[in-house]
Amino acid sequence: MSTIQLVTEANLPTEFGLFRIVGFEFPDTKKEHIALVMGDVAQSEEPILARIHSECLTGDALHSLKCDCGFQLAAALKQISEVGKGVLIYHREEGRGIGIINKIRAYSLQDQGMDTIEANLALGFAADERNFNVCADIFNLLGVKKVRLLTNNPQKIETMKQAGINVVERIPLNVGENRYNTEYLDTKAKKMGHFIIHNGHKHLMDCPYCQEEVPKK
Ligand SMILES: Nc1nc2c(ncn2[C@@H]2O[C@H](COP(=O)(O)OP(=O)(O)OP(=O)(O)O)[C@@H](O)[C@H]2O)c(=O)[nH]1
Repeated sequence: MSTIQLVTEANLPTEFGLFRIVGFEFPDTKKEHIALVMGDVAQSEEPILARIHSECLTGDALHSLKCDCGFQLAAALKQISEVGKGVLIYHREEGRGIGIINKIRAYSLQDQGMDTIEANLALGFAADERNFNVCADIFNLLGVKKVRLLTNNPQKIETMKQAGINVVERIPLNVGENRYNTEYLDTKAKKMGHFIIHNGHKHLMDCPYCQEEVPKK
């Protein structure tokens, strides 16, 4: 398999500030990934604030409350803009790598009582089908060698370290808990070893989106 290449970039003004959007592609499979970059991050002596964010169409764009993804995306971009420098890799691995249609199938099984892991397994997938190695290649293409990684997922840190990216710090990203995703976050903490501060049904104070009561089902 070929290695991913940086193919194009442009300015991207966002509600969080002005980013560069950088496009990456595998020459053979045409599989695409994106990074949002703020400031001069290449060959920096200082560690770069960074987030690897796997695609979640429902959370990132459709305002779903079933997960914490959209809240994490917004919080990460906000933190990068506050520092004025950083990288968000938008890792195009929808549904932990099973794709949007299979994620809907998994949601349907979750409607019937399965948790997020059981649903993946029932569909014949691993609990997590993602490969984070491509994110290390993207950091390398951007000249980023040392990061402060915004994540609760130990696997992302492990893969970066093994691929030679120096993760000098993990910055927790506990935002967006609500009554619809409490069980999902609980399952990730218990079954996938994620570092999640489990707050029961209490909304986290640092989440600008969770101050208001979510309507009952
Ligand atoms: N299969 C499946 N995927 C889900 C479900 N809910 C969310 N996802 C996907 O889970 C992934 C979450 O991505 P991230 O937020 O980057 O990763 P994470 O493993 O939670 O790690 P951190 O957020 O960094 O702590 C995305 O690809 C979502 O589309 C679900 O119930 N089933």
